[in-house]
Amino acid sequence: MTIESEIPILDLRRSSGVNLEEGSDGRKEMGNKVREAFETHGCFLIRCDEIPKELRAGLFGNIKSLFDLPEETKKKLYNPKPYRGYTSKSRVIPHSESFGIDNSPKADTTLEEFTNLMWPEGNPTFCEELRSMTSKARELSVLILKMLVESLGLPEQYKLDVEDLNNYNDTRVTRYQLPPDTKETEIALTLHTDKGTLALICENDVQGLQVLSKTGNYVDVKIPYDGFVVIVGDILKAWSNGRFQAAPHRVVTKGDKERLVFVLFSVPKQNMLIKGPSEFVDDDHPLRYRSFHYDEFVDYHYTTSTEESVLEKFAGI
Ligand SMILES: O=C(O)CCC(=O)C(=O)O
Ligand SMILES: [Fe+2]
Repeated sequence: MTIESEIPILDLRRSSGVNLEEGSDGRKEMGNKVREAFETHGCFLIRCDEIPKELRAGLFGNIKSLFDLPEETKKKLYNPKPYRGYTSKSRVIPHSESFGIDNSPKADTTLEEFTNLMWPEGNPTFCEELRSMTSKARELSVLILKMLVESLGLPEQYKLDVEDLNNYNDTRVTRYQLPPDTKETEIALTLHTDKGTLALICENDVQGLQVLSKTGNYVDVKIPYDGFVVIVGDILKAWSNGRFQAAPHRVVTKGDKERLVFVLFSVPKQNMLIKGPSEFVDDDHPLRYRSFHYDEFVDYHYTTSTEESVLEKFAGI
């Protein structure tokens, strides 16, 4: 096991004097760090001002209450789309249960519909916590992608492109089972890459995420209490013609405290053709992927249930 400090920590806190205003030196410097981390590791950790302690404590307390609801209630969140809705002990995640809640940046009504479905009398506090966390994570993912475009020196028009790459959000909350008495550890989520553009993950105080480094070592990820881990998904890898790494990761549980996570996946706009800037392609970097649509890619992944090099198999040239 290598040391976790291999994964860079980027401090975005205004309270530590960081200025991320457009055009500022601070923003340029941060953009370069984001780019380097995506090129080298496919992920990084951030610390930010956006998650007050109370929000985090309240959110994870309510996520626990959510998973403690009766199974029949939880099953009410049904969604025919792959990996959405309520899933429990499925083929992909045998040792966890999870809610995939679709919500678009324009309207957060789905979060209210969700909490009303789980608690017919309503749960406005939890709804507000989910909404707040989702919108903070969304703003951060847009900022990260914009800083990336600036750091790459790409024309301004690509800022619209990254907005489309980050058009739709899937909020996911997951509870992992504890390892059985007979075992000390359990692989609760098998090694995979995320299929969307970016994932921002925050955890309760129970660790378990591991990223597979380029050198083939599993690196424990300790997500800062006031931040997220940001992971590049296959869509951003394809858009960058393979310049950014989609970090393979898994979850291993141990000990006697349950791991809970909140994840925000950013997903491309429906019908957006994933076709990266021509600036990424030259004689030394020939085009690696054909253009494609996100939904087709997710369907391919779901129906083939393949996890290894899925982007290469689906769209590789
Ligand atoms: O629990 C975690 O930290 C990782 C979750 C994850 O990788 C996923 O939901 O795709
Ligand atoms: Fe993941």
